[in-house]
Amino acid sequence: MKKKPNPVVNITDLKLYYGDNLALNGINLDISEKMITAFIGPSGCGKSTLIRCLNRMNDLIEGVRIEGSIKIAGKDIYDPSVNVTELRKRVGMVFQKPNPFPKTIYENVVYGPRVLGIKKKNTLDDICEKTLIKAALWNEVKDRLHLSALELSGGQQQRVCIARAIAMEPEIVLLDEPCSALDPIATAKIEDMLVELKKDYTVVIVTHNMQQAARVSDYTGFFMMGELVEYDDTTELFTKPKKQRTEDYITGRFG
Ligand SMILES: Nc1ncnc2c1ncn2[C@@H]1O[C@H](COP(=O)(O)OP(=O)(O)OP(=O)(O)O)[C@@H](O)[C@H]1O
Repeated sequence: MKKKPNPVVNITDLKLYYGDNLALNGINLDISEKMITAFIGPSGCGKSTLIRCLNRMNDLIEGVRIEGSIKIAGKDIYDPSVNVTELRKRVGMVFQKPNPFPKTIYENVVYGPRVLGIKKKNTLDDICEKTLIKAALWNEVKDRLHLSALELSGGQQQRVCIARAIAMEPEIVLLDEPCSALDPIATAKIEDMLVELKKDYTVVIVTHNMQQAARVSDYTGFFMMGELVEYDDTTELFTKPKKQRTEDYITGRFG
């Protein structure tokens, strides 16, 4: 597999079992810093399982066993010395269904910084504004920051969740099908925002929407049945796939 520039994540021979079921079978993949990397593939191929490995969310699932290694900035994140809370601060995550806390927009955004001990109102106000600007939500909510986040539209709620993740100043932002519950306009806003976000963050996105991967990502990995079939520059993968299975999938012959 061709080397990717500035890899910040190195995944080597990664296998993951749910009990006896092998869900990831020997994944080797590097993720480039400040780029958008997309994982695509048919349902059940292991995309979500892989993205959840990157901040050890799978630790919370009983019966999971992992072999191989994942290094972030050169350090194995499965090493017993790793502080998982600290890791999840560095590697933020946004889920499929928008899940803001039942609190105000402001409180959602400053939740993490407050937990980290930031108390000064001016500092929190500043974080809130800067973060909502990055999440492309500021203009829509600046006059109603103290409204419940649950009163926003689905797309706005998802941007609150993205703001909540980036308020922690992570290095990597993981998004697991972030637009699957959204309409095309809300989806387009999030896609534009992701392209802006990569100026500051490394972004990894799982999507079942191939057009979305083609529109926003720099690199795309195509998975099938727990294996990484092909991983390449996004344009290359969609226009000149090297593997027959990739071509069949992107041309809609199966999946
Ligand atoms: N918590 C779990 N316990 C047991 N098996 C699981 C669990 N989560 C996923 N699996 C299994 O692991 C395999 C990969 O699932 P995963 O959710 O990672 O795939 P996916 O590519 O993200 O699929 P989808 O697009 O449908 O979300 C599947 O066979 C699935 O049934």
